[in-house]
Amino acid sequence: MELKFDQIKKLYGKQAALDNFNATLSEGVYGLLGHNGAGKTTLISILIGILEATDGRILLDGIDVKHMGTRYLDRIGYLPQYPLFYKNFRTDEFLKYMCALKGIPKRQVNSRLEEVLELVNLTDAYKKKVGALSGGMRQRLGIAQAILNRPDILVLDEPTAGLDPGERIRFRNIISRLSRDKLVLLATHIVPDVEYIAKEILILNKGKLVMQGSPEQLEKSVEGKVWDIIVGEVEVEETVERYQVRNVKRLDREFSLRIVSDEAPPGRSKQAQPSLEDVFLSIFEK
Ligand SMILES: Nc1ncnc2c1ncn2[C@@H]1O[C@H](COP(=O)(O)OP(=O)(O)OP(=O)(O)O)[C@@H](O)[C@H]1O
Repeated sequence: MELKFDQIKKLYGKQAALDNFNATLSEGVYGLLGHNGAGKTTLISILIGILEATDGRILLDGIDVKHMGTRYLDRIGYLPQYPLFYKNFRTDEFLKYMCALKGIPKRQVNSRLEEVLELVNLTDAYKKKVGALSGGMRQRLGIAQAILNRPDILVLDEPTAGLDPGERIRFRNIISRLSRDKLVLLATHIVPDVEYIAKEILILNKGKLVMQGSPEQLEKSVEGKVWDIIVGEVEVEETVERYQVRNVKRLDREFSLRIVSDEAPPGRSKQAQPSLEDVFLSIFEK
């Protein structure tokens, strides 16, 4: 499978929310990283067909998706940024309702429910009211409805917002498992959400794709520029003003700061192993 964004542009009035976005994706997890307002939801809305691009095309295996109609939509699963659930529905009722909306034949409904609930570890919540599910369980139910139609493109918009660390890890594992035979596009501004599971990361800034590559390739871009330095209390503020500081940790009497800088900062500094957070910082704090 090949999904190609070809010169996608979206204007809201005169403001470009997306500016000539080009990318070619296939199976696996893609992390779409960017701060609030970077253009992630706009891109996703165009991808799933609820918003029209001002210019450009999306091609699936070489065919403009505009000409594919429901044949294209049938291949997509989508979890919105703020999913709204009918809290009085039971889990099974909600999923049956979603099956009806997606046009899944009645005779397949029960087996599909079983299949998706197992994939998201919610089999035990089959008869629970949606309103009684925890935040994490509800997000997993969101994934379950998105994969009912067995999509080969799964689109998730900020799926881990509000989840506790345990649920975040569980969520990541589910996504990783699902991506074996699917393209998963996961939009987020939280780096660890995609750091360990994404095959590739696409970094969006002000509507522009500023970087694309595997986490390792991206980390290479800041190799030799990441430093750990130790400073005294009086120097902390000055260092924060002067450098891109990612982290400040209090030691006994001093402070350890993580810095991204082309040159070695003065004082007691040593080079550190770059991470994706450092890449993110180097792009956005310029
Ligand atoms: N309907 C709209 N009308 C005008 N401007 C809009 C509209 N929707 C989005 N924008 C603007 O387009 C830009 C991109 O917004 P978008 O929601 O795509 O970003 P995002 O990366 O998804 O951010 P967030 O995580 O906050 O949703 C922002 O500057 C936003 O203010």
